[in-house]
Amino acid sequence: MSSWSTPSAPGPVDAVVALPGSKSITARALVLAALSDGPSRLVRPLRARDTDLMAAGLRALGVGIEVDGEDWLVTPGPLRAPATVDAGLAGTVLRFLPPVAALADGPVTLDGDPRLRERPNAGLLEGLRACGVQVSDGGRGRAPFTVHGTGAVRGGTVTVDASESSQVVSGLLLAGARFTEGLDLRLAGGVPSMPHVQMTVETLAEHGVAVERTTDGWRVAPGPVAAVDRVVEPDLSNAAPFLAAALVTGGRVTVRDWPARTTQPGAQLEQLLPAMGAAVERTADGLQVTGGPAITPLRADLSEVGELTPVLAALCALADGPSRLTGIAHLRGHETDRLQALDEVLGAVGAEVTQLPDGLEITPGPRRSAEVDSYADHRMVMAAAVLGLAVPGVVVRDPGTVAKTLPDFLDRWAGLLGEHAGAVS
Ligand SMILES: O=C(O)C1=C[C@@H](OP(=O)(O)O)[C@@H](O)[C@H](O)C1
Ligand SMILES: C=C(OP(=O)(O)O)C(=O)O
Repeated sequence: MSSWSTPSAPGPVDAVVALPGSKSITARALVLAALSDGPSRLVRPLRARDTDLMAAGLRALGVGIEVDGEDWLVTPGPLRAPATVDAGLAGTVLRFLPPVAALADGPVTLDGDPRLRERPNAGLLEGLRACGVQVSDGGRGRAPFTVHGTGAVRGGTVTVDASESSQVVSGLLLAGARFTEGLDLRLAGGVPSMPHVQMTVETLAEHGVAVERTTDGWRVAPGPVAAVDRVVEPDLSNAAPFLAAALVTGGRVTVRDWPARTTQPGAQLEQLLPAMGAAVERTADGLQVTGGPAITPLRADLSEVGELTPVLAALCALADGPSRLTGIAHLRGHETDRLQALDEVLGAVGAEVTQLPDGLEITPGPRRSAEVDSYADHRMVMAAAVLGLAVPGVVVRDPGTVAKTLPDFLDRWAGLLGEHAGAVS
């Protein structure tokens, strides 16, 4: 296992960065292309561990996915079983593929990394059962489990618990049009990450699926899914560490091709970073963020944008006062228990951290160098990189874990800082 000595900032950064495609859009585009009524092209999808696993899982189910330069050509076909799917540590694969597998004509077993087996999935598996699908999970509500496809799924009215992950809703809605009775999904409680559900709903509509909001959920009419060629937007959650560098160094960073309108939760950086003292402007190049003389502490409910928490929490540890981040209890079921991991990492570099039932209080303290784990979590590597800009001597163990969504993050980070790249040993 290697370690990465994260680079300190040589001075204010001044950079324009172009980022690869959105993980979440790529995942939805792949699933809907696989379920659609003809071949389609995905232009510049994200190529990273999570999306490559999604493509491999769909291929295992009989979908044709060919690489054509930077694009993917997707050719749907009859969904085949028996099959096994490796979900790695990808929540999107864990929650989006079982409803697709249920449409196949035999058993499909899904498993993944050790930590995947701890990620909550009872809401999805119960939802599938309520749709008439037989699932064997040994009563665990987690991977590994087998979905026993029969070639058709009844669907209809189902009530699901999506309080631990919005992906439960997205997974069922994505396949819902292919269920015999469609899907009338009702929520048993709250749901985090609502922009991601909205992303699912809008993507379905773009594929010609009739989907509507109901009083307590969403209804998807049964019917065909139209094939759509799609250009994938840049990943705005992966923009977070780069834009954060502008705040930490008092510099300026522009992320190219920032979409004019998007359902990506990363869009909320345009409001969150100004709340932390940055100036934000849309220029001809993209979104430009300029850091101020200090980082303003943040008090925010991050339930809609949980993905942004690690990088925002790193900024909070470098701010000029205490911050309070709430609405993020579900982060305990992410790649790692992110509230615990952030407590450990921010604490290691000198901040005082208190875990709340649904969040974190972060009070910056005297900074000190530290060697920290990556917790198999790409966003913890990015958070440590942000800390390392201001705290000399931050070393991250197993930085390769960042390949989950941004395999060349270390090179890109070096590019942001010019020649002052960190060393991997
Ligand atoms: O649907 C999606 O693409 C995602 C939804 C969110 O999941 P949770 O609702 O489980 O947080 C988010 O954190 C994840 O990174 C991607
Ligand atoms: C929570 C995340 O991923 P996943 O899709 O595996 O849930 C994330 O990328 O921050």
